[in-house]
Amino acid sequence: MSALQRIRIAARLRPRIDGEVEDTSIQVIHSDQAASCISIANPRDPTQVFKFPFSSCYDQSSTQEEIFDRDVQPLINVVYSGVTVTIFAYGVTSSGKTHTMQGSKSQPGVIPRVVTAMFQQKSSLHRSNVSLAVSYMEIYKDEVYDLLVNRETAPKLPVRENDVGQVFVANLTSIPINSIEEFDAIYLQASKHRSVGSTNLNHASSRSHAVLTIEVTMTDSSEEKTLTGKINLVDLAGSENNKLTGNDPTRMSESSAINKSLSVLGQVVHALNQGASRIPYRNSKLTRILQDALGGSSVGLLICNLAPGVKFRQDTLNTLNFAVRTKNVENRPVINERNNKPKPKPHFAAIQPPPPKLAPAVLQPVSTAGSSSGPSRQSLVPGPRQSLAGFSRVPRVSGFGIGPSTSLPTRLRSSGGVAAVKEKEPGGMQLTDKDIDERIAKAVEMEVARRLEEREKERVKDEEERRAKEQAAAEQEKSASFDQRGDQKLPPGILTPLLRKHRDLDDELKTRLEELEEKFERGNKETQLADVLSPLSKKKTGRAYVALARAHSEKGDLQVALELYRKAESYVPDNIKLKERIIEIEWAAKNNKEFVPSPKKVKKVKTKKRKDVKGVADGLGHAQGGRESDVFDNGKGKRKQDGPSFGIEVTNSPFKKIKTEGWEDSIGTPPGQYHNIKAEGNDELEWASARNSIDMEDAA
Ligand SMILES: Nc1ncnc2c1ncn2[C@@H]1O[C@H](COP(=O)(O)OP(=O)(O)OP(=O)(O)O)[C@@H](O)[C@H]1O
Repeated sequence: MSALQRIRIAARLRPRIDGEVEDTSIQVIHSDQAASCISIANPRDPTQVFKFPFSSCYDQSSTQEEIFDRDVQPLINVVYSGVTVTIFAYGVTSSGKTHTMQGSKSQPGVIPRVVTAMFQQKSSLHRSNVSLAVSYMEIYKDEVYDLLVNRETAPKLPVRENDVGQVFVANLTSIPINSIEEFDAIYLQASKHRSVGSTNLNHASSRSHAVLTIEVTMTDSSEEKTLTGKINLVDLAGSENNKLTGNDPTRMSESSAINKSLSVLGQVVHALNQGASRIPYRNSKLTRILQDALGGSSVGLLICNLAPGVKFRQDTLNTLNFAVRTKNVENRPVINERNNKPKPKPHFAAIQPPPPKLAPAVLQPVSTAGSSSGPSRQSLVPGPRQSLAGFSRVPRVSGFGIGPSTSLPTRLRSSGGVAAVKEKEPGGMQLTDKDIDERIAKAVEMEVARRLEEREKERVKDEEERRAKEQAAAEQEKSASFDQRGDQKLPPGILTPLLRKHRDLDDELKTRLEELEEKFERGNKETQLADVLSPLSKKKTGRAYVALARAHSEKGDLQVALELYRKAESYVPDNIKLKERIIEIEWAAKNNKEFVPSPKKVKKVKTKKRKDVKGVADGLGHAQGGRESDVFDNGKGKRKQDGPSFGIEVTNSPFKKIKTEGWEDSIGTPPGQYHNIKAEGNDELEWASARNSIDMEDAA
């Protein structure tokens, strides 16, 4: 088992800065006998003093160098052993976090010193291939931004988890660095991208949490293995008391995001201390990104920055309380080692059986046990086969910063051949041949059972698919037969109840409907007949009907005449004269009036001389009582009619303007409306139509 390591705490009290009043409410006490501590008077009872002992306490006179040498430098070796180290500066706004982490040119902080140390370490190594790379991001208002790209166009970066549960920031830039100068240039530029604002407490207050990662990749001379170490340097934004900062609305919203994420950080630490089953890492991007450092697999150092004076006393107490809780968080650091050789394909017999479905608790992440008092978690991490500086050497994807590597964390290596079976033995015990034989036999048994189960599943699936298909086909058939039924006639009598219901239906309406139906049927039949005839036959048939109709009309049998005229119309539908005749008879029949047919027109007379046709005009006997037609040749080979044509009685007949009265006429004019019949006129079109009519009459 890899060793559990608690997060190391260092507290640093910054000196007074301009305008701050000198007081001794917060002090650093060094003692040869006991651990150094921070002493602070109880805000409610000044006679009472709280003492917070930490492994490292730095007073106001402490230097950047001291802090680095004592607490940071030793971690460089850890990084080079392939472990992830996280150092984060925590404290109220203006307590000196950025000063500690970044520092200034004259007082370089942790970051530049770490980079220098990393390059120094690199040059002292005799490995064939060691490379360093840097990535830098900020979490601003709970969104992650890449500080190594143009800030204006920097997209929000997603925080993801790879398939082995490692959290990483997707698409984060990682730039290889070959010298301190290269780093300085990159860092200087990137720092300008960081969100900084002025508040009453700090003219250059960080408005975001910044995470700088230096990654070292080491490949040995045989190139069989690669070690990856990382150091994450986190400059947290400070918790803010808006009364003190005098924040404007923009600062307030930043402040609220900062305070919220720090509050989640506190909750995570608290949950870890309590050994809670659910740690609220996901409640903020900050804790999600710091997941590996808090109860994860990295080595942690928390630098608590404290601001002096009564003004900050409550904030200092809060910071110290957080530090005390964090002190109890235990990590289980692992060495991130990747085997570059492709693994031999394991024999199926050596494959570990799948984990039982009802035992998810066994698959808890790598042990991230809480305090010694809290319940520690069960881990599947194998015993250390090789140990370096107290860390287990296991392939591991390191956490945030640069994207996930391809190595698998041990906790998910559920298969891996016989060698893997051996590896799984707690304490690294070797198995005897008998053990191996037994395991192989068991594995074979399980494999056979698994395959049988798989086949059975497939069979059931096929059966289900077949049934589904059959059902679909049956349903289709059913719906088709239903559709067919829809085409069939309604069974007799089905409408009877409906008709009974509407007994009060207007009789007149019923009669009218019947008439219309009849008309439609008749028209339909004639139209069908007419359709198959040649134009000449149509005309002849039409003439024949007209002749018959005329004969009936003369006898006063108007209904029959009307029928015959309508039949004639089916054969010569464009004949306007015929239409007029039908309307004329319809009107007479409807109004019980005597029908006075127009006189039979005389045959074409070729003489230019006007001819009186009276008495001879109507060869069919229609002249009696009718008006004579005046027909003459206009001298251009065309006949002109004079006055009302074709015997239509203009003065007494309704044809000039007929108002339909309570009935619909045969050309569809609705009741109560007028339709005009152009009884007068002498244009060629009318003439041609009239000619047609005359021809038919003549033929008859
Ligand atoms: N140890 C120190 N020695 C000298 N000056 C310091 C020290 N610590 C902090 N300061 C000064 O105090 C001021 C505030 O420090 P700094 O900006 O580092 O605070 P901070 O905690 O990062 O604040 P914020 O959270 O608002 O970003 C700065 O002017 C800084 O130079």
